[in-house]
Amino acid sequence: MDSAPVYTLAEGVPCASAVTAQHFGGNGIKGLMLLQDTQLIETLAHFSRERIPERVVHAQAVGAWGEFEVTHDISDYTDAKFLNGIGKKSKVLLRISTVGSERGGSDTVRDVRGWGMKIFTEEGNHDWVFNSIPVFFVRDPIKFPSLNRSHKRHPATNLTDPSMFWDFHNNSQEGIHALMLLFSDRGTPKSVRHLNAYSGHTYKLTKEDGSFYYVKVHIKTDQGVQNLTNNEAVDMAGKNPGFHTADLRDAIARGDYPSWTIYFQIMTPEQAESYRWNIFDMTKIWPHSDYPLVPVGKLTLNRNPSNYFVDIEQAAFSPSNMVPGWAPSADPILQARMFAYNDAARYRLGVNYQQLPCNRAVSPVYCPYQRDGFMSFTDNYGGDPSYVTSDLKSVRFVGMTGANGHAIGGHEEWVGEVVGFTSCLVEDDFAQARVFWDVLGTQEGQQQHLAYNVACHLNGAIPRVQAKALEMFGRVHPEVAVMIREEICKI
Ligand code: HEM
Repeated sequence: MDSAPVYTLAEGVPCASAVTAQHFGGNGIKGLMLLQDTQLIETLAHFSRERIPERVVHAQAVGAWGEFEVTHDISDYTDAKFLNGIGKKSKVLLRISTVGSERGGSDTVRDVRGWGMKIFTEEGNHDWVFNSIPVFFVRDPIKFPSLNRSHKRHPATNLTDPSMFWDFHNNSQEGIHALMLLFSDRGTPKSVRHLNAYSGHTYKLTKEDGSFYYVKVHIKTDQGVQNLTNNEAVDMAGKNPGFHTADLRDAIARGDYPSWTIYFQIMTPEQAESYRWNIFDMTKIWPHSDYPLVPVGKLTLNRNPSNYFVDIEQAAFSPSNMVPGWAPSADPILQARMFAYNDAARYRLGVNYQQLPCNRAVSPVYCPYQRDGFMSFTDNYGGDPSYVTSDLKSVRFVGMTGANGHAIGGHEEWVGEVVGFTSCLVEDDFAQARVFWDVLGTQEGQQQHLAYNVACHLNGAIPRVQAKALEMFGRVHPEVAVMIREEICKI
């Protein structure tokens, strides 16, 4: 079979057998092996390193590729390009998880299902990291680690522990709505094709003119919500722990692509101020009777991962991945999450995790101020300046500053204003340098030394860089620049 791949070691060297090890002392079973047996050593060494840290929550999952399609015009609310243009499609990676179990846990256990969805847009990656219930157990982010530990294993017994579970919830009763959803049959979905997902959080839809709307996202299954009973779920957990994984995989493989309809609930800032529920409290929904569902688009899953580890285990989702036209609200849980996910990904996958194929943006990425680090797979920006504000290579800056969605007036005072800030250079920034120059003037030859020392170094710079440096020294005192220039001329 000519088309069969030639077996090699990891650095490409062909090897005649994958099952032969070098034994000392001729044929026959003897256990003395050789350090020179690269194949054996590499095979054993790689095996010991096959595991990466599993996610501290949401470790067990199933995932697939698909597409998001805009079906309705919502251009009045947001400029986000992936949400504009009926018929527009964006590639999607979706990972649906249980929360509490370790990797390998049964698919049908009673739990919330996580919904990690990466939308590969023309403006960069946009992630929706949602849950299968519309409210959450806590509204204070500091409680999140405790919430999860109470659902996981007892530190002494290493068993899940109902006392621990209920002890936490008894003392955090703000989560009662979430708790009741969890203990309804929605806590044991029939399959991942039959569940809904919700942003839970309030986000912002923003426009370039500075206007914005608050939004909650609802993702509703077109297969219909279907659940298992408690007994069915327990039974299935024993019989077929990978039930949901197989169900999704099989459905996609036979072309029965599952789909979901995406809706927004939309609220104006003025409405938020007088609404009976605090819109930043994640334990509360907005009843549909107050804010009806506005149809937006459709999600379809149509491709199984060709390799689970590469596509799903290495995927990294974060609520902080958001494109222009979308912004965070002042929900404290969301604010905490904006830090936690990228931090987790750096720990779990390494600092260059955004370069992995499953996470890599389809739009151009130019981020030369984040470079090097373990496992850089790109050209690492070649010789482009690694520092900001360089004249040596021009970079175009577009879009809003870091205060995306926070830039305007009255309502922000109600929330608490956030602004994007970069300090400006003022004349006073040169005052202390000028005093230092004067101090040097009181010490024999010291101003001259400084001018000479600068000249020796600056002389090596290209002319336009030299000119700008001299201009800067001139702002300390014109004579500094004059003296340096004279010294350069002498070199
Ligand atoms: C303060 C609150 C929260 C914190 C600190 C937090 C933190 C985390 C962390 C550290 C992970 C693992 C990430 C990784 O290793 O890649 C994770 C996963 C996840 N979280 Fe949260 N979380 C919080 C609340 C929530 C809420 C409210 C939701 C849903 C609305 C949610 C949905 C998810 C999902 C879906 C995943 C799995 C993502 C994936 O498939 O990789 N989390 N969370």
